[in-house]
Amino acid sequence: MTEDALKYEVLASDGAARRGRLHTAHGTAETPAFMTVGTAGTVKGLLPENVADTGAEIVLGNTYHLMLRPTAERIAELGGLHKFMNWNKPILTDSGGYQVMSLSELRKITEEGVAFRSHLDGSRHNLTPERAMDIQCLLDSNITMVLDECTPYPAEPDVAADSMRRSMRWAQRCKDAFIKRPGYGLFGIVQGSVYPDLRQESAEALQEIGFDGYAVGGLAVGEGQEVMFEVLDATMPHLTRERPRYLMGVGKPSDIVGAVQRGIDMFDCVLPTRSGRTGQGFTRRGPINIRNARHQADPRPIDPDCGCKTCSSYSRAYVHHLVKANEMLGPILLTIHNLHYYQELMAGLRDAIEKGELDAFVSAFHRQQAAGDL
Ligand SMILES: Nc1ccc2nc(N)nc(O)c2c1
Ligand SMILES: [Zn+2]
Repeated sequence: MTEDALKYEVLASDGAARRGRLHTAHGTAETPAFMTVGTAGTVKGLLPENVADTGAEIVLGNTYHLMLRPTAERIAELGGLHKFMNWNKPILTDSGGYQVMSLSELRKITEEGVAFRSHLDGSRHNLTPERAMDIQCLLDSNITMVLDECTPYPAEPDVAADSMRRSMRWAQRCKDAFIKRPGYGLFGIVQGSVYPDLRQESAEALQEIGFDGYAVGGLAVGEGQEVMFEVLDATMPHLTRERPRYLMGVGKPSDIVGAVQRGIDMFDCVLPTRSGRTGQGFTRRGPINIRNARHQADPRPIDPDCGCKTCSSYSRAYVHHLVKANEMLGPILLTIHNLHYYQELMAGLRDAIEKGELDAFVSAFHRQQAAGDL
């Protein structure tokens, strides 16, 4: 048995949910894990030590953004993305397919790959499966994602089938081009829109090729939580339990809880960081908008049950003041809190699975969220 390029072990399970550990060349990551989004080589507004302080272990970077600026070659010359951004724990990079379709102009998808113009300066670029592997290797990413097309939603079955089958051909080309190294892995991405037969076909095709992990793509594209869970219910039975499963772009806290119950091990989402910049704070009793006047004289922390730096030293009134005054520190304090909240949620889920008490944890989670802010 060849040594796993990326060792993953299941330490406990509770129903379909798993508590595991991922071993990479830059250290381990406990799962279920929430990966903090650091798209352009930074978790916006935070120093790496602040990010690590929240409990984060894996940071996510992005091929699309980094290939355009400062370029993968420049980052490689400077020692790779870990050194460049001073993050010495695991890094996962998305392959750019999703971002090209949502950010670039004049993009054209062919069998070869995606031709597009940069949203920064209009320069022309070609992203092929081979180039996507090359870029992520230059970045020295621990977990590389295949180049795929995130099928637009909604899509007719024949359109979804054509899109998925091209992504499966690209996945094979990625596997052929990927340079295997111990502690580094390549994940396939399941597509197939909302059609169970296409999701099964995609999951089976990827496992035929063989990957170190399997992502579920093509979701968190506006389909809503109910449809997302239906698609997961149709997809998860076809993914081997031996390897980690990663639900891309998800999600709000209740999305994550429901997906963990269905066997997802890894998540990433801009929600805690992006909403931190727009004044939204996540709490055990549901989200609050700190800009709301009701917080202006409130001496309590964002979440009285939270132990983060923000909640242990600053009041809602202070964060309200900073955000209303457009002070830099406002979004920084909220981002620290939100990421801490997400990591606490993941730690609670891991602990509950270990104890075989996931159902009780989930009921308490929903009860508290429904209680609403004090
Ligand atoms: N919702 C998302 C987010 C990121 C994605 N990245 C890739 N490569 N593919 C998808 O389908 C995604 C979906
Ligand atoms: Zn807090």
